[in-house]
Formats: sequence, C-alpha cells, structure tokens
Amino acid sequence: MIICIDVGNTRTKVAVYENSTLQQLIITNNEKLIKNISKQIQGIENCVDIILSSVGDLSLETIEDLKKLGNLITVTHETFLPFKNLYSTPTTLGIDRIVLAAGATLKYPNQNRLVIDAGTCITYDFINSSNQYHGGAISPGIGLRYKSLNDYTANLPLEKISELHPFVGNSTATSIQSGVLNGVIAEIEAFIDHFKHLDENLTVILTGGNSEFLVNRLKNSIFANPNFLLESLFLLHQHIVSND
Ligand SMILES: Nc1ncnc2c1ncn2[C@@H]1O[C@H](COP(=O)(O)OP(=O)(O)O)[C@@H](O)[C@H]1O
Ligand SMILES: CC(C)(COP(=O)(O)O)[C@@H](O)C(=O)NCCC(=O)O
Ligand SMILES: [K+]
Repeated sequence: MIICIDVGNTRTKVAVYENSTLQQLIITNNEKLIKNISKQIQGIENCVDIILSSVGDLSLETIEDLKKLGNLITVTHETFLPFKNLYSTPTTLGIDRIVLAAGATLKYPNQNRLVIDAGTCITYDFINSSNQYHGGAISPGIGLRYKSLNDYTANLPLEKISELHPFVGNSTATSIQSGVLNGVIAEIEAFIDHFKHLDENLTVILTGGNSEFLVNRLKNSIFANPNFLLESLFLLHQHIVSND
C-alpha cells in the first residue's frame, strides 16, 4: 500500500494506492490526518509506504506520527528527481511545484510540459523536453482574489465562485465576478499561449481545487486532472524506489 499525502495551503488531500491502483481519495485537514490514515491501514498486514508533499502548516508531531504508521518519504529539496532543477533559488521552490514537475516528467516523457495548479495560488511550471525545469509563475488563486478584494477594501463584499459573467459587469457583484473569473481565465490562456508559441505540441496539465471549474471554460486543449499532485507523488515514489 502506498499512501500519498498533499498538504496545501487550503486543503490536505490523501490518495491510497494498492497494487498501483488508486483505491481511495480523501480530503481532510492536518488535525484529522493521522486519524484518517490510521483508519485506512487498520488490519493491513503488508508494508505501508507513505510519501508526503507539504507546503502548508504540518506540525513536527504529525510528521513523527506518520513515521510510526509506515515507511515515510518526505519530499524535500534534496529528493532524487527525474528532472534537472535550474530554478535560481532551488531551496525556496515550493515542494508541491517540485512534485508536479516530477509527475509531468514521468507521465509525459520527451515533450514540453506546462503544469497549471489552480489552488490557493495558481502556479505555472514549465519542464522542457530535455527534462530541464527553469521555473514558471505564481499568482493569487480564485479564492484568494475574492478574499483580498473584500479584506483590503472598505466597500467590496466577499463574493464566491459562480457561473461565468459577461465582461461588462453591471453591478458590484457582477463586476467582481467579471474581474476575478474572466481575469483568471484570460491569465491562464495567456500563459498557455506564451508557451504554445515556443511549441505548438505543448502538453498542458491543469490541476488543483479549481481545475474542474476552469476546464470547460478554457479554449485550449488540456489534460485536466484535479488530483495530479497525488498521482505525481505516486509516480515519484516509484521513481525513487526503483532507483534506490
Ligand atoms: N470542498 C472544497 N473545500 C474547499 N475548497 C474547495 C473545495 N472544492 C473546491 N475548492 C476550491 O479549491 C481551492 C483549493 O484548492 P486546492 O488545490 O485544494 O488548494 P491547496 O492545494 O492550495 O490547498 C479553494 O480555493 C476553493 O476555491
Ligand atoms: C506558491 C505556493 C504558495 C503554492 O501553494 P498552494 O497554492 O499549492 O497551496 C507554494 O508552491 C510555495 O510555497 N512556493 C514557494 C515559492 C516558490 O515556489 O518559488
Ligand atoms: K497551487
């Protein structure tokens, strides 16, 4: 059994793989993580492997508890990777971005890939066909845009994701919806177009909590997989173990 754990800044996601097949997906939080995993491994006799990616607030105590539940691999900036990391500040690169780049490299070999993760933040990561990673971009996610408009102004209400609105918002609410949603879509299209100018056969992977909302609203063809980070953890685990 391999348990993949993705601790983001908003949610903690867990995938349980058995015989290379995804058995279960769990959305939880850091407080309930150990209890949830303990439930999964109850009665399991063969070995439990755990791989962890965290960019969120996971306590040292929880990490110690995970070590008691199975063989824990925590992805760090020293982890053995399938790509060359050319980020100019490699030790500050988000662990989630490292894992996504690894997953894209392993799942889509010999091609240029752009991974877009629409979660708390929207991250863009480009890995070229020679498996070199240079970087990408970070911008505020959809939830963060709504929240910051409300937090940093006196008069703007807190809106939440809804159906897409016309470019010309004719009220405060629809103006915010247009700015946030049309803005995010235009941004994502611009990033995809930028990399497609370099290679029209670019592989684009869209993931994260907002990927399902976005996928049908983008004009470019993309692979949408809301759980690509968890799948990437599974692929990275195989990569590490088979090269040990
Ligand atoms: N059930 C849900 N609970 C919370 N956020 C959700 C849910 N479903 C979709 N979302 C959206 O997903 C975003 C978080 O995405 P996620 O990829 O989990 O982020 P992170 O990896 O940064 O924690 C939230 O901003 C929200 O808009
Ligand atoms: C940009 C992020 C905050 C994204 O976090 P997420 O939206 O996945 O919760 C995370 O990848 C991070 O902390 N990055 C460190 C800075 C960098 O990647 O250069
Ligand atoms: K993200």
